[in-house]
Amino acid sequence: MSKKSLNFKDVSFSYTKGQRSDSDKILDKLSFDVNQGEFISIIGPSGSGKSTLFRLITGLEQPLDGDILINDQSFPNRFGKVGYMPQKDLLMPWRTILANAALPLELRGVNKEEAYKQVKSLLDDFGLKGVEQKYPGDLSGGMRQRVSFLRSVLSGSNVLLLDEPFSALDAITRLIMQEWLIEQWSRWEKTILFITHDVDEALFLSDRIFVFTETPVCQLNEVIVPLKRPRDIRDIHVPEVLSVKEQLINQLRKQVKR
Ligand SMILES: Nc1ncnc2c1ncn2[C@@H]1O[C@H](COP(=O)(O)OP(=O)(O)OP(=O)(O)O)[C@@H](O)[C@H]1O
Repeated sequence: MSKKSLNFKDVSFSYTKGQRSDSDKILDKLSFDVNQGEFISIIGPSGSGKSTLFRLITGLEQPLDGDILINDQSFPNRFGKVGYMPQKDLLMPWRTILANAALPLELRGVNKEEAYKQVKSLLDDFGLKGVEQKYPGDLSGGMRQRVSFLRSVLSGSNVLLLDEPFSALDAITRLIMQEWLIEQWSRWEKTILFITHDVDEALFLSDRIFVFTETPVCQLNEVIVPLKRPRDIRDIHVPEVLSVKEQLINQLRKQVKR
């Protein structure tokens, strides 16, 4: 049996504490699991609970009921147990790229000299060689997202949560970043959960796609992407994938109409 990186067991959640009604629930007894090394995309309409799912995994929110396991372990406090990359890069404009990238290591108690040494050894792999003394404002959107991804890798976790990381990028940079991300994912052997609104992006990147089709979410509709790896962006136009794409769009349409 393959190892699980993430496991939700009957998880319920509502932002309304105290007097609750079932209609406030965002998740209702949701169960699913993610295998070690999988690439999962999550799609669903705005407000369906995708970011809430990430807030629960990172420990920013606690479930009302149920259990969340990371690498088969349940933690009273999940802070720092997974890497997180937000939509906006959140780089500090006054810190150099080196100092920004080293932040998660310093937060974990690694001394500055050692943290800088570790970051420097990775700059080449992340396509950041030569920019370490620059500031975020000097870099393109794609480069800033590479720094942000490096930061999430340096969290030390095998589980990375990426919340629409490429949504602000132009189409060409986005494509380059998608190919780059796949390369990094296989090189570092991470488990990735990736929120996106873009069906083509989800099909190109993922092993499985979770579709949020109802609120509260009580089960995830799951689609397996019928493509082997390595992939080429043109592969998403083969008939098997186009039929999965139509299925996905129909599911999303139904939800938006409700
Ligand atoms: N901190 C909060 N307090 C109260 N309600 C919240 C909070 N954050 C989100 N919500 C509500 O929870 C529901 C799910 O929101 P969430 O942000 O998880 O959706 P989403 O699928 O990530 O949306 P989007 O695609 O627009 O980012 C929405 O109705 C939202 O208004």
